[in-house]
Amino acid sequence: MSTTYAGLQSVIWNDGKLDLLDQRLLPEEIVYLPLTTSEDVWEAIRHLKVRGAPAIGISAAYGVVLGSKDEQTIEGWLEQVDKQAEYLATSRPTAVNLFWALDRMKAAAAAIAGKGMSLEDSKAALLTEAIAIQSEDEETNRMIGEHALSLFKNDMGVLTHCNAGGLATAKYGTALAPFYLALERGITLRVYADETRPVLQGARLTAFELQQAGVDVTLICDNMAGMVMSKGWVDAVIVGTDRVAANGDVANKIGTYSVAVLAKAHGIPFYVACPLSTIDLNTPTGAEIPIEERSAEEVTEGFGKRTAPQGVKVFNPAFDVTPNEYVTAIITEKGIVQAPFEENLRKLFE
Ligand SMILES: CSC[C@@H](O)[C@@H](O)C(=O)COP(=O)(O)O
Repeated sequence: MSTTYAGLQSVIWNDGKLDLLDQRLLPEEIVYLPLTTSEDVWEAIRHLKVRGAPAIGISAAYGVVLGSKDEQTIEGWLEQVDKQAEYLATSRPTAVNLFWALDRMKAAAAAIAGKGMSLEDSKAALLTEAIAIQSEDEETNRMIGEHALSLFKNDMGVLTHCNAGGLATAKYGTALAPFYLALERGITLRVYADETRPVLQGARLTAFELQQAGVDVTLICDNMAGMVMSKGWVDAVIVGTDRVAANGDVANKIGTYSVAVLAKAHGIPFYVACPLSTIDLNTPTGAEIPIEERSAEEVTEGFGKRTAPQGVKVFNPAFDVTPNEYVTAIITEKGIVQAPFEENLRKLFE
């Protein structure tokens, strides 16, 4: 596909180090952090310097490369790859892409070690695997965008929550991919971006990357979504996800469930866009998806200004689960899946 997409790349492998766009500083500052250890990568994932399910997985894959690069024997290297993968898996719990990428790196290392290659060649082959995870994500997202765009028509209003854009992935994003393709094809879509409390991925990242690209985007506070829908301005909702359970329940950024309920109340389709690597057939329902809880400070003094009384009790889950009955369709690189989800999601992996 010829593409004019020119968004910032969030993860760049650069000659033995990982240059990571610090997403906490956006949109005001564009700073790439040079990461050289798996500890750096762990810390970057935990503290949201890199975030978004696919970008977390890609970064962790490079983290395994960094964490095992100094081993001096094949046996030691293989052991270290497993150790580093286990360690990086503790950085965040909800996005299954993290565990998917780490499992893929472990399997790749085991296969490489079985080939009897030199240590240096083995390390290079593992790096190639991490690079493949990143470049496949780019192609996957382009295909997700194509499928998603088939659901949209010129002049439609589409609401999104959090950031499932180029910044959250290798390129294009999942939920935002159709907006970039629409732009290239002269299709006008009006995007409403929820600001996404408490860390404002919608305001800081989605509004930023869509505006940079020239997409018609309007920023709204989360609590305005119902009003905007009631005015008839929203024809569809599209969001990304951190994990889809086998029954089609979907975990995504906190607030997604409320948007889904509002969409249903207004008769608006609610679409979820994700790669197959986000679908976790080993998790039967949304009730088994581990939901990360983050620090109270994100709510009480986000961005350095105290906005709540000292000592107040705070509940700060980073994600919620939208039950499958609210999901109109799940859009993947292999096509669009509708209910019955249990059966149809399985078919994607056949
Ligand atoms: C393509 S990204 C999909 C999801 O990871 C995204 O919607 C999301 O909820 C990100 O949460 P974050 O806490 O910013 O990592």
